[in-house]
Amino acid sequence: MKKDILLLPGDGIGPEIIDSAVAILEAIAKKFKHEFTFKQHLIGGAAIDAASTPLPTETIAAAKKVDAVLLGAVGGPKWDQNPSHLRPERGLLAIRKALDLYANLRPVKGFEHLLDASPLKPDIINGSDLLIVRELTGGLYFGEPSQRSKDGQSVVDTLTYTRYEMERIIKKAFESAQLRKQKLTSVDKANVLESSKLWREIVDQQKPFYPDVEVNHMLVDAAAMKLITEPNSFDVIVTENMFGDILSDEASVLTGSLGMLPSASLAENGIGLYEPAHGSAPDIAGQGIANPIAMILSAAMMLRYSFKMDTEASNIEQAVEATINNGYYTADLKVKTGSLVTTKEMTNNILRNI
Ligand SMILES: NC(=O)c1ccc[n+]([C@@H]2O[C@H](COP(=O)([O-])OP(=O)(O)OC[C@H]3O[C@@H](n4cnc5c(N)ncnc54)[C@H](O)[C@@H]3O)[C@@H](O)[C@H]2O)c1
Ligand SMILES: CC(C)[C@H](C(=O)O)[C@@H](O)C(=O)O
Ligand SMILES: [Mg+2]
Repeated sequence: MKKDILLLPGDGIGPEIIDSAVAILEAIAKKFKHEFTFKQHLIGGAAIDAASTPLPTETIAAAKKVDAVLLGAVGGPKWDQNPSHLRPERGLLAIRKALDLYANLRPVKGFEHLLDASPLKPDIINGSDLLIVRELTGGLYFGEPSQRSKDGQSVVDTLTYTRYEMERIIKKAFESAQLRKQKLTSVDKANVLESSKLWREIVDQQKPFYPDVEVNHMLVDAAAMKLITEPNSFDVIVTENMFGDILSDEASVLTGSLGMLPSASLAENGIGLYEPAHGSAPDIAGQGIANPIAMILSAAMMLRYSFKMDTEASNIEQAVEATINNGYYTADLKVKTGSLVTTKEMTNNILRNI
């Protein structure tokens, strides 16, 4: 099959890990006789430096033309003092909104060989395998107004959601649960927030349409605790934008590192953008030591969701697992034994297992 892929490397470790994903995709194309073509555009700090905007119009136009988008990461201290419209993160939020990428799927799967990389007890995290379904285009991230008062003495951020926005992500989560272990945990703050009360109502309204799915509601504070004390009690978690952001970084502890967590950001019309859950890791950028696995597994998600290439996606996932089982690890994974490798070496080891 012929597929056009847009690369948005972004900032920090973004370009380093995008290179890894491209190498893996080229190997897959060769093995399965596909033709993948890559175009590259600017986003984030790199775009601010080159074009004075975190999301050039050419980038959105290109994203709308291709079969899928792969994004590295955006942001870094260089732009931290910029006014908010010139922050790299604005570019990321803007492309999610422009492409209506409402459904962010963040699978969290621990590898047995990395049990000791987590500060959590091995018997608690062994076998952890869950999916966070995060709403990605609404909530506090996008509500207006979001500003300081003229005198600087007060501030407002706004949390808005329409019923439609909640309904579509909740349906997506029910469907995801049907394809997994048929267990859905809806996470909210319904003891305080009006938005969460509507969210809960919609979950209960949708429940009868998915009789095979067992559903429970959980408050976000308790969910944060349970996620690391009883991770195996979860299958699919569905939640709004900011809760999902926070819970997914927390859940990465189950896998040993944030550098292990891939994600897919999907629109209703089939457009997909694939990005690791982590950021640009400015503390290690440029050193060639970043963990490329979250990015590589995001590329596997692209094959599965956007290109319907299940065998190819599984090939990548198995190659990653085999490499980990062979004892290779990057510096972020605090394992006690094995071979410490760079980004390139990890990528080459995974390539050997493709
Ligand atoms: N999707 C994105 O582009 C995205 C996501 C999160 C944060 N950010 C941005 O990234 C910048 C840095 O944010 P932060 O430091 O809070 O979060 P971060 O995710 O970049 O880093 C947190 C910690 O995890 C480590 N880490 C993350 N990914 C890693 C990888 N692949 N390999 C090895 N170690 C890894 C980092 O070195 C750091 O110690 C900020 O500007 C933030 O806004 C961007
Ligand atoms: C960089 C930031 C805007 C982004 C988010 O909060 O969505 C990131 O943390 C993520 O998880 O993708
Ligand atoms: Mg985040």
